[in-house]
Amino acid sequence: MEMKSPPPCPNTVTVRRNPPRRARPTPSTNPHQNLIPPSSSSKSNKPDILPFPMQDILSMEIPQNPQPHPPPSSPTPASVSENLRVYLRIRPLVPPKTSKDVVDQKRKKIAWPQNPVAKNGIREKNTKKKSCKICISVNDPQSVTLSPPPALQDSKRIKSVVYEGFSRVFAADSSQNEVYDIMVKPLVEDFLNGRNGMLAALGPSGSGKTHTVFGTAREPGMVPLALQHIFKQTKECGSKLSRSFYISIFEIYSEGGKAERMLDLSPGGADLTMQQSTVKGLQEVAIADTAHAESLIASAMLRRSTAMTNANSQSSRSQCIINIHSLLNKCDKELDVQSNNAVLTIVDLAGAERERRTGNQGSRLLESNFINNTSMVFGLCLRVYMQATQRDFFEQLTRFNNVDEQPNSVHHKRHIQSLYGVEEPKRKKYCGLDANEKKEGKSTGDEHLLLEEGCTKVTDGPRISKFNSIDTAPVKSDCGDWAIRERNHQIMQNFAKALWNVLKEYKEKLTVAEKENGNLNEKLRSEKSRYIELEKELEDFKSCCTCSKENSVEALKVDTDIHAPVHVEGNECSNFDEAPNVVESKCDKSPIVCSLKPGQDQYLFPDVHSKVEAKSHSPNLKASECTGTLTHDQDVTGQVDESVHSPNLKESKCSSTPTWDQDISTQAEVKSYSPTLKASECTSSQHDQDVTSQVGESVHSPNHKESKCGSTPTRDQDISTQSEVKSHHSPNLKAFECTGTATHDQDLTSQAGENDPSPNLKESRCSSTPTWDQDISTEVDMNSHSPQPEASKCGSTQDQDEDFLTKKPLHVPLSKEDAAFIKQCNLDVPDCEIRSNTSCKASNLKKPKRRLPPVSSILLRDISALGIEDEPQKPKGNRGGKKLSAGERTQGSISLIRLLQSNLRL
Ligand SMILES: Nc1ncnc2c1ncn2[C@@H]1O[C@H](COP(=O)(O)OP(=O)(O)OP(=O)(O)O)[C@@H](O)[C@H]1O
Repeated sequence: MEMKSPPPCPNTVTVRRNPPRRARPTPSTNPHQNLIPPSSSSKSNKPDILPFPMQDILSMEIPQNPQPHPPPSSPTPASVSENLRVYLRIRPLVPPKTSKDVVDQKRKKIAWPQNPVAKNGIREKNTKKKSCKICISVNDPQSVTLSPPPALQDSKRIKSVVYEGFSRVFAADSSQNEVYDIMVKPLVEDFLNGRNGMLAALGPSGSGKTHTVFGTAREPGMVPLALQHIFKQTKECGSKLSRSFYISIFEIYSEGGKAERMLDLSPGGADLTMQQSTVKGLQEVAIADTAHAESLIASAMLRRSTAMTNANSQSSRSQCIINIHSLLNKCDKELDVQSNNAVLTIVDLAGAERERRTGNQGSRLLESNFINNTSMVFGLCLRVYMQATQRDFFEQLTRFNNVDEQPNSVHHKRHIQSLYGVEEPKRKKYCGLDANEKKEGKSTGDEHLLLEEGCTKVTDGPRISKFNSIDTAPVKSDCGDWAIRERNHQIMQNFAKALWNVLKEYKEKLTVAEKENGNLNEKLRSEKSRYIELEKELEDFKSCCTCSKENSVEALKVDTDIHAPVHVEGNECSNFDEAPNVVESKCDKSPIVCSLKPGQDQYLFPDVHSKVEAKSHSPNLKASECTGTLTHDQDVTGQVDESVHSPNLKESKCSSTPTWDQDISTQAEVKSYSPTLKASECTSSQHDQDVTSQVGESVHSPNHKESKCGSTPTRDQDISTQSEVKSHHSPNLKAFECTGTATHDQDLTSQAGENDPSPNLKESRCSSTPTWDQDISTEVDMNSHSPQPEASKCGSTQDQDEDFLTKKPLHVPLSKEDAAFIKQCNLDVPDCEIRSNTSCKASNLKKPKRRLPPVSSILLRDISALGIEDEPQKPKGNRGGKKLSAGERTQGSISLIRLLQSNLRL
């Protein structure tokens, strides 16, 4: 079986719903080609995240006013459902004024109440009547064209509009019979066949509804004609009619704008009430013939509420409903039993009014509002009925098109929106009819608009709808499909608009977010740079703090050396095995000390000197221990530490006035240990032995020391210090003594022998060995080959009290610079020895330099300052005698001083 494609829908137009798209760029020029995720071959690469195609989406143009789908072909009268038909009758122009018109005009003037503004308006309009002309024209039996009045033709607000789709359009010159034959006669025939029907006249006030429905004596309206037709068609059944007819007439009105009421207009009728959908109390009057029916209707019209308005001298103020009930008599057996009962309803609605034209005020205005609301509700009821039964012929038949321009004027839109605002809630209950509803609404609205705004001379006839509630016919499928497509199209279009707006908003938000992100990144970079700077500053600050701590420690140590020397020195010495390395370790830890100002060094080096003094004050040290081994050096360290704790040291450092004897003895003890310390530094056993031997020898050759110490009996303190320093800084001298290679030493020995009576000096002789730190090792080694005495060397640095830093470090082996400096200081040190020492102390080269205080210079200065010439010559031979007082100098010390001065050429 061959399937045939369905025939195309007639008069359909393909509408491009998708917006125009841009031409796709070629792959070579496509800027987004790199955004394509990598293929499986490049899985190793991390796929890029595709950016949101914002630009592409925003570049799409959504038609804001898309061309609506053309409605299907206008249904022909044959295709229109028999249930509902819409007719349009154009009221003829008002004929020239006659005497009756004058009377009417006078009646209008006395009409009450009247709006003075409206009266002026009427007066003005009356003056313009002559210039008015018909603004509605019949295009064909189903369409008309509304044109704006000449005064408004230049305005763009109102354009000519075509209304089409009517079941029939009756021109102004159409007669009552013509209207009846086309519009009502089919309805009456259906009624006579047992089908219910309704004829309703709608339209603005004064448009001729009442005239069409009831007519006049000369021009009977639809009701009389229908009655005539009914009784004419009714067969006689014997003496009686085959049917019985009953008529009921009532009105719905609102007295004074108050609550609506229903009044039975039949003779003897009363107010009616509504019980659900049934009007209770409505009487039906049996009518036997047409005359009887007409008399009843005439009497009812007399009772009907009418009033004079500026729009109509006899304006209907109520909705008048006439029901003609047909009842089949049993005598007529040919008729179907089911068609016994039928009702034909004819409704003359009150015309919609505009306050501006009617000039109603007060209660009349309220009544007008009621009428308008009733008309609107009636229209809604019809619409609901149509939608419920899916019979939208009323909509389908009422179509419009714009002749000159699309009816997209502001006024038109406003009117449509007002209609939709009322009907929207109910409209949502039904689908597929929106487009048609729009058209219907526009049609009705525009029709009203034009008729009310400038077409007062246009005689429009009432639209008469024939409504048959019995017969139902299926809706044509093409109309339903079209409505569904139209609705879907509208939905998609609205969705696209909403999506477009959302994307636009997101784009704006994204732009703002990107800006914020950029700002935050900038801040982050600045914070990072600042953090780096702060970190650098912190490191610098830490280093400064360390230095300052060192300095403060040193300063504190100097300032509070008496009270708390132990902690500082103990802590610093903890990393070292040897006490003499204390000063060295301090240099290691605080290389910045080397760069301190002389003023600071003056604080530092005295402290060092004090420490050394403290070591020398250790009472545990014995001269015999000078021959100790390396292990003994460790003990020395501990002893030195202990000596640091010795309160005697504090006293000696603080007061600097220890008894001469004590100083001498302690110095001698410490000095005896110094070689051992030096040996430990050198880490050379052979060297240590040599040194030890030298020390041992020095222990047994105290003459030199003895003579030196004995030469300063008058200034114990100075002597003790100077002797220490001398011994510290002139190890070559001691070494010279040990080796006995200098004649000058022999002199010293002899001089020292003269000082033998002094026991203290004997002890001090034992201290002829180097007592000072690493410097001793260096200087001893260096000066062991030097024939020059230490005093001569230091004599050149007598006045260099502030050149502490320029002096060679205590423990660091001589470098080239040091050697050069020593040479400058008239130190005749062989280069080879310097090299050997350098190699011996190679491991210490990296250590920062720490220089000794120019004790020698101090010593030399003090020695030079000694006024031994003024000292009286004390008699000899008091060795075993009484002790010298602190301020006295022994003859030996004076001799020693003189000897030193002579040797040092002071
Ligand atoms: N087709 C017509 N031919 C001649 N005169 C007409 C025609 N239609 C209406 N008229 C006249 O127009 C005037 C107003 O008509 P009518 O009272 O029927 O209007 P209406 O629509 O009923 O007004 P309302 O709603 O206020 O009752 C009447 O004087 C009537 O005679």
